[in-house]
Amino acid sequence: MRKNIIAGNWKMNKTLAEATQFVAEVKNKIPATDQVEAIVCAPFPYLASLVEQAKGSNVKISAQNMHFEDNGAFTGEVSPVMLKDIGVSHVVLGHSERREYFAETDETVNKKAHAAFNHGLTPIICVGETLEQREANETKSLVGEQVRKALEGLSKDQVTQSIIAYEPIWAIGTGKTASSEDANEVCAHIRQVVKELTDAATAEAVIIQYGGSVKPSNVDELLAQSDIDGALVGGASLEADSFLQLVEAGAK
Ligand SMILES: O=C(CO)COP(=O)(O)O
Repeated sequence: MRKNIIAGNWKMNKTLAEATQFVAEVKNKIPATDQVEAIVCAPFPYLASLVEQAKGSNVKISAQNMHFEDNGAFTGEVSPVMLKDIGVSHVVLGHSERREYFAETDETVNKKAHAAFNHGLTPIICVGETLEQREANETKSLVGEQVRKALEGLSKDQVTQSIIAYEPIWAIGTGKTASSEDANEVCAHIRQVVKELTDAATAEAVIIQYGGSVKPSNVDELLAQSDIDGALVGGASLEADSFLQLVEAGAK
């Protein structure tokens, strides 16, 4: 049985004091079971100190983005080498907000996925459709294409280790969740695409999260679905209590 991975994506929120307080509150309360993994995706300036703070606990620390190059003249960017150097384990790639506001494309997501593996970071690769695309019945073809492009050229081993997050854009921060059946249908389609790209064992192993207005009141139903293996959570991951409830749901 696949485990659940609950990742809290704080986006551009919290002061250092608030970030530190959060990790202090949650780090000894993560259920000690292999069934669940807890990840905090924090803003760049806090990563190094949160990694130190989380040492010896079951909380992993992730970045929310990175550049694909190791170093160079890319003012304002952060490289995979830097993230690895400070002990970050995961990196969110291709979040819809990066795609919409910062010109992220399937091609750069793919370059970043390769760069992540080249430096021992685990990518959390985000895909998802807009409301217009859903209404035009394009969800599966669009999401399938995003997955194909993001994973292009990765080995089966690397695909197995990747985390894919299905986040319908219309459900992000809107309070609208995809019904658990609809979310599961798209996650199952993603698994099918992974199978076509690799093989049945890889598709069976890959972790596929759902994201979009996940909260303690709807997480159980989502995680009960056959192809949903955790959640990428924005708003409801900002409070320690609520994050812990989500992680506990993942441990069931
Ligand atoms: O974008 C998201 C996580 O990456 C989802 O955000 P919300 O949980 O706030 O809808």
